[in-house]
Order: sequence, then structure tokens, then C-alpha cells
Amino acid sequence: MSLTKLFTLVFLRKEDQILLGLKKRGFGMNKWNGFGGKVEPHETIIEAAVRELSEESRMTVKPSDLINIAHLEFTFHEEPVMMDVRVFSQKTFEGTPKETEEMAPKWFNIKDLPFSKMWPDDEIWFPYMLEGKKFVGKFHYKGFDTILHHTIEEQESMEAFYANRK
Ligand SMILES: CNc1ncnc2c1ncn2[C@@H]1O[C@H](COP(=O)(O)OP(=O)(O)OP(=O)(O)O)[C@@H](O)[C@H]1O
Repeated sequence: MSLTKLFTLVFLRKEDQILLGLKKRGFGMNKWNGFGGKVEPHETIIEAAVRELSEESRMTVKPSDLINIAHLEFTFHEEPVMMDVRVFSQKTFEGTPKETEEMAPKWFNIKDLPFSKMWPDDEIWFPYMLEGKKFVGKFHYKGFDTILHHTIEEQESMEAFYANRK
């Protein structure tokens, strides 16, 4: 793999609901997803997670409140780039979700998620997140609709996973 790009992905939770946003432009357009984007060179992963959440939904979280629940890796057939996605979940936040240039946010009941309008990998790993598990998921795509293969491994802690990764 010649190039790794770092991304964040944040999910806010409220009772039996989860906040998703309909992406209005760019990568993943017309799909529901959590809020996130590329980590810029001058910022930490946590700073990027807080910034992207605010830019895309106008919701605010304290950096120290964000809980890293998963690490996802996406690769694409015959593409040299690996997407390294850090996933966070949080029940403590401030604000009312507002539509922005990039996303239209909406609360969904966790039993009624719009998987047919989400990334195909979401349907595979969301159950782990919704059960409160920590995990590492790796997905290899052909195009943007077909997963050629994937793995998911539960983790004791994400800190231990990153510490033990070479
Ligand atoms: C392939 N399967 C996938 N499954 C679930 N989620 C996926 C994903 N692939 C990308 N994602 C997430 O989608 C966002 C893209 O962010 P993206 O719009 O590219 O970033 P950013 O806002 O910095 O871009 P611009 O400012 O528009 O250039 C980012 O949260 C990233 O984690």
C-alpha cells in the first residue's frame, strides 16, 4: 500500500437514536453516514473529528468526551490508496443538528436504519457499534458497490490495538 489517508467518522447517540447525515456533495454523495472527513496536516485526529462534526452538522462535542470505538480500513481494487478511518461515538453533545452545505442531518431509530442508502460496509459493522463493541474492520472494494472481502475483529481496547500496531 503506497499511500494511507486518515479520516474521522463521528456518531452521536441519543436514547435509541443515532444521528446520520445525508451527504450532499463529494465522496459518498447521496449516502447517509456519520460526520467526518480528512485529518488536515496541522491537526490531531480528535481535533479533526470535532471540527468535521461541527462543520457538517453544527453539533459540538468536547474533544475529551469523544470515544474511539473502531478502526476501519478501506481499500479499492487496483487503487493504491488505503483509507484509515477512526470511528468515534458520543452521547454527550451540545446543539441542534442543522443542515449545512455538505450534510443534511437526521436522527434515526437504531432499529430503522437506511442501509440501502448507506455504504455497503455499514450494514456489516454497525451491529458491532450498536452492541457497544470495539473493533477493527477491513473492507476491500471493487468499485464503490461491491465488497470483495472483509474482516472484523473485536478488540479489548482501541488504545491497545494502536499501541501494538507496528
Ligand atoms: C468506503 N466505505 C465507507 N464507509 C463508511 N464511511 C466512509 C467510507 N468511505 C469514506 N467514509 C467516510 O466518509 C467521509 C468522507 O469524507 P470526505 O468528504 O471525503 O472528507 P472531507 O470532508 O475532508 O472532504 P472535502 O472537504 O469535501 O474534500 C469520512 O467521514 C469517511 O470516514
